[in-house]
Amino acid sequence: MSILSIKNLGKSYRSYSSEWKRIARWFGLTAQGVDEHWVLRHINFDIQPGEAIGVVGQNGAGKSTLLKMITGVLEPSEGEVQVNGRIAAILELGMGFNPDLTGRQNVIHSAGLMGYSHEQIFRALPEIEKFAEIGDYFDAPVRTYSSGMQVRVAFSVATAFRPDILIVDEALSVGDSYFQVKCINRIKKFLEEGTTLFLVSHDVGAIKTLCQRALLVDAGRIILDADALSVIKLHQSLMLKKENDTNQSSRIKKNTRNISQAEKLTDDLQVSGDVLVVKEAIEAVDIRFLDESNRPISYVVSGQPLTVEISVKFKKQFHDPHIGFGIRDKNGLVIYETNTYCMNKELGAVQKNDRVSVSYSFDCHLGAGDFSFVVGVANEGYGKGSFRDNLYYDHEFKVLKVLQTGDDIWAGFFNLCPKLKINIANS
Ligand SMILES: Nc1ncnc2c1ncn2[C@@H]1O[C@H](COP(=O)(O)OP(=O)(O)OP(=O)(O)O)[C@@H](O)[C@H]1O
Repeated sequence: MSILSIKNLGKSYRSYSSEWKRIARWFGLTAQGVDEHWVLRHINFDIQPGEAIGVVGQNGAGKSTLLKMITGVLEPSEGEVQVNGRIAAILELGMGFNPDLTGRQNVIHSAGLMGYSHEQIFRALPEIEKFAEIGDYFDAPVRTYSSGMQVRVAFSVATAFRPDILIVDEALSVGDSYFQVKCINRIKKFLEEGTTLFLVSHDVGAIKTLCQRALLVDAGRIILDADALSVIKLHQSLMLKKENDTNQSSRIKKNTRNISQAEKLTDDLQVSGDVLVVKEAIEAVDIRFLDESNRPISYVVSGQPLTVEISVKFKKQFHDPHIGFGIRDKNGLVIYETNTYCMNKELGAVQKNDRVSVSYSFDCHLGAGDFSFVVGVANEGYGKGSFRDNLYYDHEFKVLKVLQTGDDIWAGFFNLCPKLKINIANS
């Protein structure tokens, strides 16, 4: 049996052209000038016990609305939510906390609302206080807390007892990385013990780490319900597409820059599987891994020299193209990323049919394992690594195997090759 079942769920808000129309509605009178706006509609999915589901989507897509309806904070306008278990939820920051009460008082109140007895709460209080690690602030009014402190207390109380379903909305992205790791470890432990997780986050790394399945919400609909990696790839591609569209429309509006017709991008951006490509801009992209004698290789021994060579054939003229690459581990976490713009290098203008190749050479100090290489091509960099036009992006262009010999034993993602000094004094 599903632990959570969502059937044809929807939420709409009404806006009224005048206050009179709103009041007329209270008395059940129908009136003209009422605008019904659906922010979420036709949502259907089932979650099995023990599943970990991520929810991604752009700002305003409807993710928080969905969670609020599942947790009963919002009344659905249509459809139904069936929950077969005890829910613990960490929704918007500070939601449910009384700012004039202390952390301790809020914890007692929140745990009471979650259905725990006085005895259970008082037994758990020392552990909740210890996990939050906010010192004397635990007995100060919540209005004096930083946002990070509020999350610490909210997470500690919500997870003081293992729930059947844990719902987390963005809470992990607030606060310091030390506490984030603590939270992720607690969630992992719950997952091992059978808790079902529903996690909304803009931090795709957290979703990749914790979830097998994910939902992509776009403009109030679920447009993809699949394995977490596929959903994240489509989400990232759509974000790049949105960035392109925004940049183009702001150019058209301002019309202050004289972008030549050759560079003007039409609505020809294609997203398929792992790859996002502007068809009219890029003919072909290739990547090769080379050793120090420029021989192609498919694996490298950790610490040995590696050259990553990327070649791009352009289909039309661009005045400021850039080429970059990224390395991800098997969970999709970004290990490293750079591009010619971020390295303050210019390729110069390219013409139709130009084939450009760039090489990044370095000693590859990655730990043993398979690493996938991301390739990106863009035009006109600005700010701290943004681009006006994203022309090409492949999330998983090629995989490189890194082997570790037994000469030097270390653990982790990356060998920092520390210099070791030993002093022994005997006085
Ligand atoms: N009380 C409300 N009245 C009218 N519209 C609302 C109300 N609350 C939310 N909305 C609208 O519903 C849509 C979905 O909002 P929601 O907060 O669920 O998005 P989200 O995906 O969680 O966004 P974000 O990632 O920015 O938190 C938005 O367009 C928002 O403006």
